[in-house]
Amino acid sequence: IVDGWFREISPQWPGEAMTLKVKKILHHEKSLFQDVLVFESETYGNVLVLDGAIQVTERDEFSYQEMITHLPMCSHPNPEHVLVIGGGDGGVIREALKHKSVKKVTLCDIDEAVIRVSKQFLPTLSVCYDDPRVEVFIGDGFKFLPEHKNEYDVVITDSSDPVGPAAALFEAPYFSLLHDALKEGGHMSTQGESIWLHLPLIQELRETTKKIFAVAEYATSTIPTYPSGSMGFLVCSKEPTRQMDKPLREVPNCIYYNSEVHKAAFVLPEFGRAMIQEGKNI
Ligand SMILES: NCCCCCc1nc2ccccc2[nH]1
Repeated sequence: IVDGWFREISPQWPGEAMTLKVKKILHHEKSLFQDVLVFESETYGNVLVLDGAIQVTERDEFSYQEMITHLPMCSHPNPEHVLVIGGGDGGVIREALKHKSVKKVTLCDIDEAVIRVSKQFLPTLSVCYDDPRVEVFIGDGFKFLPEHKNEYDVVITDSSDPVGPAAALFEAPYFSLLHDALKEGGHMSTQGESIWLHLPLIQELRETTKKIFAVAEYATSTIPTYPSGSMGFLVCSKEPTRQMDKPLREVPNCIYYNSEVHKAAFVLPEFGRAMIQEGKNI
């Protein structure tokens, strides 16, 4: 933090950096896995930063949490058991519980510090941890998944970036484990980075997931405080007839997501479509 501004400088997005004006540093620690920083910003509420990368801000988190959750959930006819890998802030849990069919949400995050800090400084995200339908495991999704085969209707991988603790969550072995943890007709979504910054990675992710799932599509959303202002998601299904851009129902009490936004999210600008949907190298 320099002269009162936090700058999100990273080799993942060279030559550019989101900056947020800092009102007050609320917490800073080194957990077992990463550097954990929370600060109160002037205009985006409280901000959670892991290893120098912005993970959530109170002002715009709803965009990301609603899209990563409702894109797979609204593609599934009757999601009852939901698994969240990562997402220790709790935002995905809050969104998943908006679906009346949900009986149980399990969260598995490797770092207890993220959950602890979110409960303390991000009350609007961690609001549902006390819900009786929610259970929490602290541990590596890689170990958790093989012990829970054929258990979930929806799995949401709310990971940080593919450097550090979350790197393995962007590779083929993980997606195979995830596939086997899903019940028949299961759906999943992942934090899929931005077409402005990670297009080769996204093309590879889609190639990989297309080999493992019957349907694998990439969708986008806008979110001011993530690099490039956009964030994408791989949304996959075991159901071969599923048209991912045809939501099966509405979700009440959303601020970003609705059925039209759901359909539009899968429409990509030409440079993204050509590379991701046709595998072209443009
Ligand atoms: N550079 C984009 C980062 C996207 C991060 C998404 C995200 N936000 C999170 C909050 C807590 C735990 C895991 C998380 N994953």
